[in-house]
Amino acid sequence: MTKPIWIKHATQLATLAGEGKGPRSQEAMSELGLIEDGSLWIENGIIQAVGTTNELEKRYAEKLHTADIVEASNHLVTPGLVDPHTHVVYGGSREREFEMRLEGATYMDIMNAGGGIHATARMTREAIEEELLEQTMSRLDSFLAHGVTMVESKSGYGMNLETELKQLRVMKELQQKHAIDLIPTFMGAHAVPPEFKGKEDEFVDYLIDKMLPIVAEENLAEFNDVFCEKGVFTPEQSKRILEAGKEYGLVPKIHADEIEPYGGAELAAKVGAISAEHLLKASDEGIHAMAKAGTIACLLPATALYLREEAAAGRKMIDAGVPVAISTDCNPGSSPTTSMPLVMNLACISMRLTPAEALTAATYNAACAINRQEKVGSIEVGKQADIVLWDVKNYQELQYLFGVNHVKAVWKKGVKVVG
Ligand SMILES: N=CN[C@@H](CCC(=O)O)C(=O)O
Ligand SMILES: [Zn+2]
Repeated sequence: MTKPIWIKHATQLATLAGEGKGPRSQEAMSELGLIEDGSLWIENGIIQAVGTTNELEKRYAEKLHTADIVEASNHLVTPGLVDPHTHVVYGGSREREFEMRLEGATYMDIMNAGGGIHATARMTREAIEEELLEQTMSRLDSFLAHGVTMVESKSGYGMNLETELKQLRVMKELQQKHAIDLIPTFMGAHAVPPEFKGKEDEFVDYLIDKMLPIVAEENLAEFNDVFCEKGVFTPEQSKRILEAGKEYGLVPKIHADEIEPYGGAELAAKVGAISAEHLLKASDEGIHAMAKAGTIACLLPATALYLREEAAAGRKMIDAGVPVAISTDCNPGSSPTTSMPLVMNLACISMRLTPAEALTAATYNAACAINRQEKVGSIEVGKQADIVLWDVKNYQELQYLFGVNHVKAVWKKGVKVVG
């Protein structure tokens, strides 16, 4: 039996507690459930009580001496950050492409010449499971150090059965080996592999007939994602793949309208995707369709910055009623970062989210984008004790002092893993 943990005198405790079970939109994204001089009690990895220090002191008067006490004055306490969109399991590295883009090549130029996703696919096909495991472990350590306690993870650097399964099995193993919760997504439709060049529809058939059934049978993924983009998968092909995944219980997600407007946001609403990702070039019709369907916009401002593109219209989407989540998009090409705090800063600076909206987008709404809002994303009684102690006094300061890691300590399921 581990000792209870009592975090007390937090200058500000942002609980993110709120009404309802779905993602938050519009004004609800600004309601952080703030408690001044806040306090929480953790036992057996679960949050048992939340309130002011005074309230919890009285309530636990008889047990206070049994607890590990964390003095949080002059600090902010929040739920663990959730990253709902990553490609964190991969082999190799692509720093040369960074230089090529600075010299003028575009993301699609590089990919069409056999680099980009194809380059990582070659290196991931070659890597043995142990290498992938080890490299991903160190990325997950870095996520944890930045206050991230749950990470969605996509396959998609195999685009053949063997390597897709290898990536997904590595994710499964990491769930046992690393403190971070990893939520797996199948993304066999990340690009058309060279062996199917010119035979795109045959690749879609192969994915549907040969890959999906095994991924489902081995219970290796919860979501099914597609790169719906001009020159990659058309909306029609994407729809086929996502509808087929639904037959196996895989929830659709879509990389939509990243490089060009292509009807991806509209498709996300139509197929009942839980989220649409990127959306830099989403149309007004697409944004309204998403608002109507309740599709979460998972926005990736670090990717836009890294590709030197204008960020998605986050402000406009929130005003239109779309629930917004944010993510690092951690991948070796367009966003090699694990810093969700930086992504929150960028959400404010380049997408004009308010600091409160950015925090909601990185916690509660991010949890909704991977169906985990009943477990994490807010500090409420009965939820998993994934908690971050920040060396700032309030949530505004967290966004204001940008590009710096303010994490002082992190608890994962009630166990201190950082600090
Ligand atoms: N845009 C498509 N897929 C990834 C990038 C993958 C890569 O470049 O390796 C993304 O979400 O940014
Ligand atoms: Zn992605």
